[in-house]
Amino acid sequence: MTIGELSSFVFYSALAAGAVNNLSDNISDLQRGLGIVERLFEFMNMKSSILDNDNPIRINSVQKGISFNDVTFFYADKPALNNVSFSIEAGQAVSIVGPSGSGKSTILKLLLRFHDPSEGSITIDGQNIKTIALNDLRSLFGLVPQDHMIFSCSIMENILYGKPGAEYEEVRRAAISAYAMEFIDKLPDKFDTFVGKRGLKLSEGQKQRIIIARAILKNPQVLILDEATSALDYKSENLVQKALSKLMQNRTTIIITHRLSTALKTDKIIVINHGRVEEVGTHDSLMSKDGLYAKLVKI
Ligand SMILES: Nc1ncnc2c1ncn2[C@@H]1O[C@H](COP(=O)(O)OP(=O)(O)OP(=O)(O)O)[C@@H](O)[C@H]1O
Repeated sequence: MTIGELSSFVFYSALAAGAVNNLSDNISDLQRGLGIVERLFEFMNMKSSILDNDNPIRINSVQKGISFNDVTFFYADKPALNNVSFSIEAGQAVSIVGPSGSGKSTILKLLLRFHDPSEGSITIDGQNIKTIALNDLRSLFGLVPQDHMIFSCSIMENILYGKPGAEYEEVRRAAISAYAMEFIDKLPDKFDTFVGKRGLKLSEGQKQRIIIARAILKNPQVLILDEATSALDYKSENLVQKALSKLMQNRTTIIITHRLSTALKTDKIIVINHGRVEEVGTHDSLMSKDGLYAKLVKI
């Protein structure tokens, strides 16, 4: 072998070794990718047990109200709600209060048809929600959840999630109503500021106001608030409360709350305990009854 042949051999064998090495890396990436795709397809092919009837009723508003009629519900075989009955008139604000694990979130899950009652029925304007088109039913509600759903994207996209395709001016008005514009205006990229996991860290109060702006943009028939227990500083709390009051105006509202100040402002308080409706009334009537609500208030 000449020196020239030897050096070409060494050079090409190094290239070949590198390529083979890359190939094995790529094959293992490919295998991992295929595994993930398989899981994605499995997920996409899952059938929900909650489906539309053959001829579902179409609705786009709540005219009279919502009623739970003797609703009983089991998770697997664990009872969560037992003969729950109450009604909410259109336009009313209602608080649901009760100890942890009493069944408050389950009530909301049944109302949004994430599960169907094991017994009894839930009606909107007298129609069993099982007969209403699922999309129409869920479109009636705007949810302000306890765990702030802020996505890893811009503030604009986070608010637009409430009404995809809304005009810039509409989004700006929603942000103003939610008292969010004052901090958005101070950011270098304003609405285009990237937030979430790898973006700007927002304070709890700021996140809440973005979520309220999202709900204002959606302008839902029924607002569902799952109030967070975490304490905000006085200024943020004040702004969040003001934004929420605006959102609740003239709107059917259901609030899961732990705050007396919120319950006080609502037309009706439903007290849930061990999956049953223990008391229903206004703050004053429940205080004079001196039952569970009065006890929770004292605590
Ligand atoms: N997915 C589930 N599977 C099984 N049991 C559940 C499930 N979700 C809730 N539960 C149980 O159902 C009961 C009612 O729970 P729910 O979440 O409705 O209570 P809650 O009043 O909203 O509580 P909290 O105030 O702590 O949020 C509890 O005993 C809970 O452990």
